[in-house]
Amino acid sequence: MFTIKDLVSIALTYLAAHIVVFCLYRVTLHPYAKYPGPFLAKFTSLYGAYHAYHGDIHLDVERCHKKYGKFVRYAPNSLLVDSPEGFHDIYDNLKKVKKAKSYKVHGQGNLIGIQDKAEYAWNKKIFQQGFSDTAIREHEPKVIKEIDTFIEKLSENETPEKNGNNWTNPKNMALWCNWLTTDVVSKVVFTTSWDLMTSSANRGVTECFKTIVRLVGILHYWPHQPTHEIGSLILLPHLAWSVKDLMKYSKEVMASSKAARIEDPSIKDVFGFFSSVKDPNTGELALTPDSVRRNTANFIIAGSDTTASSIAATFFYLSHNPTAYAKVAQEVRSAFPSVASIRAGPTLNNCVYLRAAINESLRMSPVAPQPLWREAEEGGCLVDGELIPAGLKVASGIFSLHHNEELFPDSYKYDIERWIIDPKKDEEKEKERIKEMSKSYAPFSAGPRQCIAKNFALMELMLTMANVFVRLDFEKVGTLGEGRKGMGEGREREGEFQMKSYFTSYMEGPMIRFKTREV
Ligand code: HEM
Repeated sequence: MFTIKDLVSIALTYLAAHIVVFCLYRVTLHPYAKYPGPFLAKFTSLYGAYHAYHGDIHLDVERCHKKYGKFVRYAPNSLLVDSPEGFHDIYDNLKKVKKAKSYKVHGQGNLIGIQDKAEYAWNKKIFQQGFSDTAIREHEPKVIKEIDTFIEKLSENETPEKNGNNWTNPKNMALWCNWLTTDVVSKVVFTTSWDLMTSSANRGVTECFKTIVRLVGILHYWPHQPTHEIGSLILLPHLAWSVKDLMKYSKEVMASSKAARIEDPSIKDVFGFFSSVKDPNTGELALTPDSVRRNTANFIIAGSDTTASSIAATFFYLSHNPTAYAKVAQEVRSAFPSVASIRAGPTLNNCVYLRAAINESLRMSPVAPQPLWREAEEGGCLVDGELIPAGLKVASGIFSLHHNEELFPDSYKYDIERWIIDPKKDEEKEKERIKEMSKSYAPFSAGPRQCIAKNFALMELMLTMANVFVRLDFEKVGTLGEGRKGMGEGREREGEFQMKSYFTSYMEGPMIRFKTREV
């Protein structure tokens, strides 16, 4: 007869044997056993979770490639590949590759997380209409109105007695850009917004979004996906609160959007479109109210911190690089004789230095710096010559791709000229060089699952910076956001904007002061 003590010791022995066999399998017979990588990562995805928690995963991925080479096993079932060929094999290939199961952490029914291809194709057809060229043209006046408020607020001089020469007091651009882009995207999606630029009452929204993307970034590495919700409540309660707050914020803004639409039925916005779009096959509403709610909330998060970090990075790098600043200023100010003339269109598109400055800022500081995990379909897929077996994960880090020295020589240097045709060189060769380089430039990712709102985001970025240059001068104050000695591996390069790599990136600063120009 077994005693309870015997039963417990049998159970513990069984468990220990199971763990030993499991670990031995992972380092011997597992298909990824042949690839090098950090020791802990061979056994558990918590290695990646640790770096996602600390927001330094982009630097760790880069460090791992330097140490272990092109292929790195970053979790038991996850392989990183650092080459342009590998990047395109993964992200251009919707036949053999799909989003990894870990995308479920973005929430049921969210476009970004849909794995099934037929379901994705059906949803994308609907959602991309919200950001089609026609829709973008309709959004433009709302964007411009918010940019006007942004410029007004940046021009405010709260302490004129302290600031000589008409310079304003310094503004923390990470915050101001977040308030701008959250106001823009909520106006475009819901017609109403939290008015973050003009009122401090709801600025908690930005902290909530930041916490959500941090949580999501960590949960992509949760070892047992079905338990991620309960696990995060137990182990990460200081981050998990954000989910409840997000629901609260999105319900509030949706309610006021509905009220506005009742008052004025002619209102056109993305939410109204999603709520009323019909399935062409059945004539029924295409999206359930729950799907509309989840996706519109997701669009606000996806569209705010990404664009905010991109604008903040552009402020950072232009304020640190006077020659680039002067070229952009000269170009934009001669292209647009008045504020009213700043519109999306050929004149804005022809501002090649402005576009180069934005490109280079997004190259240095890509806003999706975590590996975007994909999973091989049945039959597996080839990535840079290596066979990825079905069900296993594979990804490339955009930060590492953008710092490939062969493609982007002197890759930590902010150099807008790399995007411009050098008149002293052969024009055709220069065009070819830029074309080749652009293939490895992917701040919006690449292929069929790249950013759905890329053109909208670029319009917002170009319009914002064009307005800033026409209406203001700006310069940096202090060093907030900059790399410096003692900040740790990968964070010591002066002149480089430091970011926290959550699912999307978060920055601090730069502190910028402004002077109004006569236009
Ligand atoms: C500079 C600004 C932006 C950047 C750099 C950016 C970047 C990205 C990237 C890299 C992805 C791929 C994510 C993945 O594979 O997991 C993505 C997807 C997405 N983005 Fe953006 N984004 C920006 C702005 C926006 C805006 C303004 C919106 C909406 C208002 C938006 C909505 C989305 C959505 C819905 C997806 C999911 C698409 C899918 O899974 O097919 N993004 N974005």
